[in-house]
Amino acid sequence: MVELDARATLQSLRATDAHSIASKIGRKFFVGGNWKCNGTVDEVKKIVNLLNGAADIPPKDKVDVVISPPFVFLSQVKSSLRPDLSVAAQNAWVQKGGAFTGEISAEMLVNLGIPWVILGHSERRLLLKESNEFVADKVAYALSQGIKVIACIGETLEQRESGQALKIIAEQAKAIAAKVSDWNNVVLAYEPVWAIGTGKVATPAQAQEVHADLRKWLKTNVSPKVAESARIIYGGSVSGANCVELAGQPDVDGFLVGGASLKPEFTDIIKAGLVKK
Ligand SMILES: O=C(CO)COP(=O)(O)O
Repeated sequence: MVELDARATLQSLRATDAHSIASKIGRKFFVGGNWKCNGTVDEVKKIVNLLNGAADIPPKDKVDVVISPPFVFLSQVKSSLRPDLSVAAQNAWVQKGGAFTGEISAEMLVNLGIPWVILGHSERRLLLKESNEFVADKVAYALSQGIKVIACIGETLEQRESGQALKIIAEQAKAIAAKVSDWNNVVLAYEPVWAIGTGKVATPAQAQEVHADLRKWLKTNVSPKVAESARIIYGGSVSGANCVELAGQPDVDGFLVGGASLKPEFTDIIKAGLVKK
């Protein structure tokens, strides 16, 4: 018991050190709410009202909050959401707009004043067969237009079980890194596919292990400076119940939240950023 207590104290001290290092080098906690293909005009009103009325959302200098509704609701959300919260699209076309039926271009997002876009989500990689190179080209194009990118990577259950998780994640990161020259406008989202929408959240230790490995990868393959400053956020069954423990991991700089971002508990997940000193 005493030993367990001592270990817990040591762990929390280590985490506190890591947190103060993280905040000194400016890795501000980041929480994205990915609504995916959900919502109606009335539901959007309800969620926006809930967020607008939440008095205890930490100030913008502590936590970045970015809400990502489907394209058709972007203007509604942008014009009704409180100004300290930001907005992201869930996708953008890979090049300048034109004869690409059904697509939305980065230029259109700029025109609407949408500052962020989610790219490379596993649902698009797997269901719509977006390759590492295609995702990387989208990242490069969005950045070239001045849009900030939440770039998603992550392994499937099969890949994890066959011991390939890190190899797959490194390949995805490598394709993106090859096209990114300025990492200030990129947030990397580690979203293990087996944890998305399944209720099977990665344990804090599993998330920390991959995030630390990714940071090491960035150090070797991009630069020590980018490794220190790039925000790596976790996504996959994040909820009000598990967010504080996950946020307590030194290399977890925030979350990309799916299902729970449509519920009142989303504000608790945002507040989890306060565990970072
Ligand atoms: O895919 C996700 C966010 O982009 C995670 O979804 P869930 O939080 O619903 O598992």
